[in-house]
Amino acid sequence: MKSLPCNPVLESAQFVHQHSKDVAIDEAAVERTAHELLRALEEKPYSTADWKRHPLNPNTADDAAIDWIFLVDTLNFSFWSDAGEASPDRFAVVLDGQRYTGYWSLCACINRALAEGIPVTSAAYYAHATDDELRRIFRSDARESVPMLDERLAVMRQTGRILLETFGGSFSQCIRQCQGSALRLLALITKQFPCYRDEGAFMGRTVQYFKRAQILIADIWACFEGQGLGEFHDIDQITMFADYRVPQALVYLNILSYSSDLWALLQRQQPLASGDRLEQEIRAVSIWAVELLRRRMVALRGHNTATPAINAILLDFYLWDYAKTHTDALRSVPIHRTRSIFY
Ligand SMILES: Nc1nc2c(c(CN[C@H]3C=C[C@H](O)[C@@H]3O)cn2[C@@H]2O[C@H](COP(=O)(O)O)[C@@H](O)[C@H]2O)c(=O)[nH]1
Repeated sequence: MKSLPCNPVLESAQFVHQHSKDVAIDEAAVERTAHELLRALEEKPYSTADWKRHPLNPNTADDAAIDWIFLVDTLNFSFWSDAGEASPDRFAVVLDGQRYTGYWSLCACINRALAEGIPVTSAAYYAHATDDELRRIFRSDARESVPMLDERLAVMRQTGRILLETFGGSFSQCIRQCQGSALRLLALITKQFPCYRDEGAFMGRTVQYFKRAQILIADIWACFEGQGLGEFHDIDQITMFADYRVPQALVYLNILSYSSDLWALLQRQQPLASGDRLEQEIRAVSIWAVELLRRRMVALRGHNTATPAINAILLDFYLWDYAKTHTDALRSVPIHRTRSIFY
């Protein structure tokens, strides 16, 4: 089956990068990081097999895992805390004696509900559960509540009902309709599920980011290790996922540079509205920077099978995990603070 021509997210990223005023890419740092990452990947290969090693991720590749991934990526947004990254008050979930914050606190909420016998990953449940039932799933083990709780309930209901009414209640059916094409699945997700339609208006053009739609595809591909329902012949067309964590790592690695005005704004923790030009430049130029890094690493790797195959997904997962395991080092780089259901 012919795949779609190209990923609209990559075209959008290139367009915004061409007109970006406050965010730039340092080509020398891209070159340096390409070499460094290739060496790191030769020493410690990073592949889809790493996905199931995260303790909170499913460790099976079946329909239950698909349902889990679909619900988590429907809710995979806005975990940064008003109280501050290091605040003891920030939203947290304790599960099996471990305290989770950020993205992992979401996974802990879902796994805690499942452990309590609540079928939370079933669309038949979350499309019709009461406010009290859903609020209890996100209860906090700290002073702060989960950010954007009302929006989370709304997207669960909206998405659950669409899945029930149009796709028989399972995201596996959406995957099966796309003949193994990631770009067809990306188009289906962003057409059928409004909360995944992550777009912006930039210089009179509609630009696509599609962060949660792309990471949904990536998580399924990684969980299934590219087999069965996770097999996509065009998976390498998926781009980096424009969140608020990977840009922080890219700035730390000097690949991204911010204007002094933007740097000052972020350092005083000034919020950026969703759709603000600065927010879009950070997100889009991050996507383009990872694309340049990917192209360079693919070229340098050549046909050397000693390093695993490179694509934007694995680079993104690697950079995100790097940011999460180097929080002290990255503390000098401020994240941008945008409340959004898109990332
Ligand atoms: N670009 C990118 N963004 C990602 C992820 C993930 C989770 N993926 C992991 C799970 C399996 C894979 O192997 C990955 O290790 C979450 N996020 C975003 O980060 C933000 C949360 O940050 P913090 O508040 O610090 O936890 C929020 O916008 C969330 O949407 C990723 O991988 N890439």
